[in-house]
Amino acid sequence: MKFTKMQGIGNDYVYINCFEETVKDPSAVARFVSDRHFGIGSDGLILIRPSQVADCEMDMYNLDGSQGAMCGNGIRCVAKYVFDHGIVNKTSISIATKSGIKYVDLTVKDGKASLIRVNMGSPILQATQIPVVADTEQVIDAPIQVDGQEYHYTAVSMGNPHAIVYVEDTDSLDLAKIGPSFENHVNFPDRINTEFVQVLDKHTVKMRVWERGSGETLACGTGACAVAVASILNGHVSPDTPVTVKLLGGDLQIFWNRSENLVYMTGPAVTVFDGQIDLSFLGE
Ligand SMILES: N[C@@H](CCC[C@H](N)C(=O)O)C(=O)O
Repeated sequence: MKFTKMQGIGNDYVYINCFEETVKDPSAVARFVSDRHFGIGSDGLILIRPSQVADCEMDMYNLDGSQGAMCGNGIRCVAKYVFDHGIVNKTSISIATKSGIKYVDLTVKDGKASLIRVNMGSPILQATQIPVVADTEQVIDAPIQVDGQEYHYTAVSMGNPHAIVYVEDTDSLDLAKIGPSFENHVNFPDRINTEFVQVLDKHTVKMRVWERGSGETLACGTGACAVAVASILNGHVSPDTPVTVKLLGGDLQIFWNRSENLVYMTGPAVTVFDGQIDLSFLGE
């Protein structure tokens, strides 16, 4: 099976062009290819499929084989893939996802897509829709007990669920310990992605993420959008200008247009290498 490894600020996935290839069991393929020792090495698997309703479809799977409804870093790479491979010959592209159709604009350099802006849609703040268990309609700066310690979190869905926790210093966190405790907390019936955020100034925040189904990754695009929304709701950053979100793998620019109630994410997408792998032992 042919594949392409791509990354968006270090959040790396194995991409399979399902205009040409067929994947029978994406969860099993995701678990195998993601393994950094026995597989290709990635945070998960993304299938690029034909779509009846958009220019193409993104179907994403985490490292543990679970399906994600949206992937911010992944969707920039999907847009780059379909443009660079001549599958879609325009710089404004629509991509169907499990959380609806997203619209993407590309900047082209030397014939290849480079900087990519995605209309990520409207943030979801209703606790029942995220979903989080809460006795209020929205969860903004609410207390939560995790591993016997009290934290405060804000809950936002960008098509997938995020808990945003503000901390003094992201560098000193033991994410491998607290990440799984947030992910599997009883308040989060579908598990959750958790962003730990340090506010740097009125326009800039720094974050580390523990992703549902993949563990700590170098970046999360939907997470960065959720962090920008939460940071505005909590009064940490200016609501009128884009927020620079600094992640371990690089920066994303996020703008929540409050009059449209739409979140825009701008960042790069990079092809790492193409390859071919024998997955016949998985029945593929
Ligand atoms: N890394 C992604 C999000 C991937 C899905 C997430 N782990 C989930 O299960 O919701 C991004 O860039 O948004």
